[in-house]
Amino acid sequence: MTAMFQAEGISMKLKDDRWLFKDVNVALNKGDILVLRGPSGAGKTTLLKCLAELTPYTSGHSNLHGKSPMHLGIPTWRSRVMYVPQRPAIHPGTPMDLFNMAKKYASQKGKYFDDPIKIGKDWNLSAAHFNENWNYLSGGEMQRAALAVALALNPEVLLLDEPTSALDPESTLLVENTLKGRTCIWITHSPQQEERVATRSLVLPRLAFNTKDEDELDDSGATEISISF
Ligand SMILES: Nc1ncnc2c1ncn2[C@@H]1O[C@H](COP(=O)(O)OP(=O)(O)OP(=O)(O)O)[C@@H](O)[C@H]1O
Repeated sequence: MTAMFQAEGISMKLKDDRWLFKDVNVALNKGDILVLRGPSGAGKTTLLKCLAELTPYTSGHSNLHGKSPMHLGIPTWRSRVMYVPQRPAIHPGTPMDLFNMAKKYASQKGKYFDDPIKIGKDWNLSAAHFNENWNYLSGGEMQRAALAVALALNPEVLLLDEPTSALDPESTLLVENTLKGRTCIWITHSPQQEERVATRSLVLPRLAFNTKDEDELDDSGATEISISF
């Protein structure tokens, strides 16, 4: 069976010629949650940005349902394979303004959108939070509101950068429950979270700071671990 989302040989060389990561392969079927972990500075955030076509990379290619980013067009690719940052960028206005603007610019005609307020209700957020200016929200409220906006835009693949890092344990479990069943690559530093949500795991080693000659490193770069339930 062909995977819904595939990335092969994704590699990023830094300006000083060291590899940040090399030959990363990812394949996701619908409903897969691939947990991405690895030491700080290994390039996890950068890898997600490469997969979303937000950052240029040195080599490799990816496809969604067999179609490349070039074929779909970069704006469409980014709305279908969506990167969700750990902290929302400083947006003007409210979370609903962001949602309405993203909806307006969505390049796919006839796309179905969910209601971010409905998603937020499951996470102890009220409609008022979505109509409040971003800078009046707490870190945890901001993180949940931004994630609810992303989910409501219905991307096929979510690239989640530590999506619960600002949340208390109760909110973390609520968010995890909503995300189960979505197709995601999910960065976390928490082994407990990985155990709760991962259908698969990928470890990104820290190549760029390795003192060994790069040829001595395991050629496969990242290591995939399969977890069966
Ligand atoms: N285009 C680039 N040019 C030079 N350096 C870069 C580039 N992109 C990323 N880096 C560097 O690569 C390193 C990896 O950063 P990244 O944020 O991806 O790591 P991470 O694994 O997500 O770390 P953390 O777990 O701390 O969030 C950083 O030192 C960053 O500055």
